[in-house]
Parts: sequence; C-alpha cells; structure tokens
Amino acid sequence: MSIGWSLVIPVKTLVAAKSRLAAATGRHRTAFAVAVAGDTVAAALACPPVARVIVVTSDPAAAGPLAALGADVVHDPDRGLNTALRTGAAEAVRVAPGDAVGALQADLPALRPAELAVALEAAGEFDQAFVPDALDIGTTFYGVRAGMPFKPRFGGESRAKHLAGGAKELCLPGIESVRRDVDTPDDLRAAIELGLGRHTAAVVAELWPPS
Ligand SMILES: Nc1nc2c(ncn2[C@@H]2O[C@H](COP(=O)(O)OP(=O)(O)OP(=O)(O)O)[C@@H](O)[C@H]2O)c(=O)[nH]1
Ligand SMILES: C=C(OP(=O)(O)O)C(=O)O
Repeated sequence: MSIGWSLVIPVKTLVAAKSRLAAATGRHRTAFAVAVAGDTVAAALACPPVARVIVVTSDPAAAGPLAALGADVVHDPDRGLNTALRTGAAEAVRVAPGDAVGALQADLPALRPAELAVALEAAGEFDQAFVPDALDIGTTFYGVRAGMPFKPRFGGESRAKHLAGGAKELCLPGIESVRRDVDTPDDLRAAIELGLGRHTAAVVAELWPPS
C-alpha cells in the first residue's frame, strides 16, 4: 500500500526572493516568486500520495495566494531555511503522525504531479531520502518515513550534505520536473522547455509577450 505524505514547502520573504533573477524579472520579481511557488504547491496538491501541503512563510503576500490554492500555512520564525522546514515538519507530525514528511523546494514551476508521485513512492522505501537538483549540487526534495528524525540540510551544496547525513539519493529516470529548480535565467529557460505551470506561464507572458 502506498504511504501518505505531508509536504513542507518553504517560501522566503518576497522582498528577498529570487534575487538571482532580479535582472531578468524586473518589476515582476515578486509576482514571479509567488507564481513559481503557486505552481509548485498546485502540482504537489494534485499528486495522489500527498495528503497535505504545509507552506512555511512569514510573508502575508505569499501566504494568501498559496492558502487559496489549498495549502496550510505555518508562520516562519525567520531563523533560516532549515529551521523553517523543521517548523513545518513539527506541524505535519502534530496533525498526521502516521504520514511520511517531506521538504520540497518552492521553485519547481514545471513540477508534474505524476513525476512527484514516482519520487515519493521511491522515497517511501527508505528511512530518509532526497532528490538532487538538476545540476547535482543542491536538493529539491528531502523526506523521511513516519516516525523517523527529520534532518534537512538544505543550503549551498546540499546534495553532498544530505549524502553525508545518510539519506538515500534517489537517482530515478523520469523525474526531470522534480529536479528542475529555477534560480537563474538558464534554469528558467530549461523549465520553459519542460513546460511551465499556469501561474508562472502567465508571469512569463507579461515579461516576454509573444511577438
Ligand atoms: N520559509 C523560508 N523559506 C526559505 C528561506 N530561505 C530560503 N527559503 C526557500 O527555500 C528555497 C530555496 O531558497 P533560495 O535559493 O535560498 O532563495 P530563492 O528565493 O529561491 O533564490 P535567490 O534569492 O536567488 O537565492 C526557496 O523555496 C525559498 O523560498 C527562509 O529563511 N524561510
Ligand atoms: C537551498 C538550496 O537550493 P537553491 O539552489 O535554490 O539555493 C539547496 O539546494 O539546498
């Protein structure tokens, strides 16, 4: 039987978000950050093993639209990314102690529910597991089985940190959209190739109207 998952999605304060895309997105930068998080949340909620999505943010301008999509929102204590994730995970365990708990980055605008389901099914085979990002440097997903300690090590070269922490690296075919985080203009081009979700596609159409 497949297991249920609570997914924690961290969204940083919008004034600081997507700084590496500031030049590319201009005055649309915060709308872009909310749209990318919106597509990530919507795809996660559409993934059958996902029982709930818990967004951790201290920014009301992100919390409102993401709650409207169906996410639960937990306030970020603003002590860094891994503290935000642990805060969300504690809420997940409180509401659903029998479910697995995962952290999913908020910058996956091409995320496909079926590909996320493949990754979650594989992750459920291990006490702790992770998905490396498209560049094999960072991490897009880290998760633990119910009852296992949740020890996210995101930030910088987090693929190596998760490996060192004993998490199983999930090297799976067919999960490109789970690995496709968007931090730079090159990342955005690659995500456009995969196919953006509707929120991000709308902002990109504002940025670069079809000629
Ligand atoms: N809640 C919360 N989320 C965070 C925090 N720091 C980073 N994040 C989130 O973690 C993910 C990766 O964040 P970063 O790559 O550091 O930031 P970014 O806004 O995506 O991009 P840059 O500004 O270019 O670094 C994104 O989903 C962020 O929203 C934090 O302190 N709190
Ligand atoms: C924080 C991370 O991601 P990013 O590449 O978005 O900074 C990470 O991969 O651990």
